[in-house]
Amino acid sequence: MTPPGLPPTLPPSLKDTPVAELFPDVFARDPHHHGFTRGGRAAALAALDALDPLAYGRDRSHLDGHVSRLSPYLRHGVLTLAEVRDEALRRVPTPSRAWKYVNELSWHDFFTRVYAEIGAGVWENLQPYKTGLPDSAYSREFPADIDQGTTGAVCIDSWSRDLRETGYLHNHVRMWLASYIIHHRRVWWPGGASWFITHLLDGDPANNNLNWQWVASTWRAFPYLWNRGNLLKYAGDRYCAECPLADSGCPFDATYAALSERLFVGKSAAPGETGWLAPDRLRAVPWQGPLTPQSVPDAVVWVHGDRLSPTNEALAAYAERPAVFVWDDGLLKEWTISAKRQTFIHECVQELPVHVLRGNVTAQVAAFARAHGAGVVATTPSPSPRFAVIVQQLEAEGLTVQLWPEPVFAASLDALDLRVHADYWNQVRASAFGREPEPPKPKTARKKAAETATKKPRAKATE
Ligand SMILES: Cc1cc2nc3c(=O)[nH]c(=O)nc-3n(C[C@H](O)[C@H](O)[C@H](O)COP(=O)(O)OP(=O)(O)OC[C@H]3O[C@@H](n4cnc5c(N)ncnc54)[C@H](O)[C@@H]3O)c2cc1C
Repeated sequence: MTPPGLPPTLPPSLKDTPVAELFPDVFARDPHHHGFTRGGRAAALAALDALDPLAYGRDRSHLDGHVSRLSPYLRHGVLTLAEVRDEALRRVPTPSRAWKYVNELSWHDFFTRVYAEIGAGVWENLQPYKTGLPDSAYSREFPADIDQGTTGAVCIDSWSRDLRETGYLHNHVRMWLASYIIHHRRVWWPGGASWFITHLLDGDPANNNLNWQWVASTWRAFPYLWNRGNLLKYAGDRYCAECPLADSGCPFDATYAALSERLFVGKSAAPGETGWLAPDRLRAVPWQGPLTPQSVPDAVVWVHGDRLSPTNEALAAYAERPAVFVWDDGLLKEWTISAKRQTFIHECVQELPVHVLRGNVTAQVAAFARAHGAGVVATTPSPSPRFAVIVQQLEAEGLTVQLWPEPVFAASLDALDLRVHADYWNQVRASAFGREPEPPKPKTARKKAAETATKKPRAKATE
C-alpha cells in the first residue's frame, strides 16, 4: 500500500532500508562493511574540527603526519572545498601559514576542472608512457596477489589490506603502491585505478585517474619511482622490520638509477606511441562564475552523490519541496563499489530530507518529478560525463534542469590554463586565499625558458 501523503505512482522510499539489504550480493562478497570513517555531515564537521593546517605544513608527507582525512567528505560534497579552505584559514595566524593545505586543496579543484573538460578521457593515456615501453607492454589483468595482499612484500601487502579494510590510504602510500603496480609489475594503470575506485571512500575518476596517470608518466615527463630509503624516511621501519625480503630480495632496495635501469627501457616514449590529449586542449578553458537560478513553484530536488549534504544548495533553495536521491545501480555495478563505500554513502543519505529510490537515475528522477506534478528538477552541478547525459535525458523528457552551484573555491579573471597545475595556481592563488582574483604574476624570462623546455604537468611534491 502507498504510504499516506505519497503520490500513488511512487514506490515507497528506501531510506530506512538497511544498506546490506539493498545490496546483498556486495555485502556477501565484501567482508568489510564499514570504512575508516562514518558518512554524514555530523561526522564531517567533527573531522573538520580536528584540522591542523600548521602541523600539516610540517609533516604531511609522513605516514603518521597530520593529514586531514577529509577526502571522502570532499568527494561526496558533504563538505565543499571552499568551506574547508575557510576553516583552514580561520585556524592560522596569517593565511600564508595555511599555504600548504590550501595548495593541496587546489589539486582537487584542478583535477576536477580537468575532468569536467575531458570527461571519459581521464581513462585514456593522456600522453604516451615515458618508460620506453609501449602501452601494450602493460598487463590488462590485475594480479590476484596484489588484490589479496599476498605478494610477500610486507609494505605492499599491508597497503593492499588497508585499502580493502578501511577505504583510505595516505597520499604517499597511494603513490608508492601505484608505482609498484605500474612499474614493478607492469600492470596497465586503469586496472589499478579501478581497484582503487572500488575501495577508496574518496575514489573518483578525476583525482584518482589523473594521479595514476602522473605516477605512470602518461601525464608527466617521467615515471614516479621510490626506493627503500624513501620508504624508511616517511614510514620508519614498521614494514621492513617484519619483512622476510628485508635482508635479501627487497625490490625497492636500490638507487633510483639502478631501479630505472632495471624497470624501464628508456626515459622517453616508445617509438610510434601517442597520447589521447592534444597538446593545446587544456590551454584556455573558459572560466565561468556561478550563475544562481531563480526558484520556481513547481520544482523537485534531485540530490546526487557529489553533493550529499544538508547544505546542498538545491535543497536549501527548495526546503519545502520534495527531494529524491537515486542509487545508480548501473554505476555501482560498473565501478564495483565496495560495501564500505556504500555504507558511507548510505550514512550521508540518511541525514538528508530525501525520498530514496534505485535503478536508472533518469527514469527514477523523471517519475519522481511527474508524481509531484513538477516541470523543473533542481540539482547541483557535477563534472561527471554521466551527470551530463542524465541532464540531457531529463530535458529530452520535457523537464527543465536547474543547477544550483556551491561557493567557488577559486575564481579567475581569465580562461584557465589547465595544462599544468602551476599555471592554474598562478591564476587562482589570490582568490583561493579569499582575496579578489588577481591577474597572474608575469613569468620571469628564466622561468619561461625552463617551462618551454619542459612543459609538463607536475603534481604532488611529496617525494
Ligand atoms: C594513485 C593516487 C590515487 C588517488 N586517488 C584519489 C581519489 O580517488 N580521490 C581523492 O580525493 N584523492 C585521490 N588521491 C589524492 C590524495 O592521495 C588524496 O586526496 C589524499 O590522500 C586524501 O587524504 P586526506 O584527505 O587525508 O588528504 P590531505 O593530505 O589532508 O589533503 C587535503 C585534501 O587536499 C586534496 N588533495 C591532497 N592531495 C591531493 C592530490 N594528490 N590530488 C588531488 N587532491 C589532493 C584532497 O581533497 C584532500 O582531502 C590520489 C593520489 C594518488 C597518488
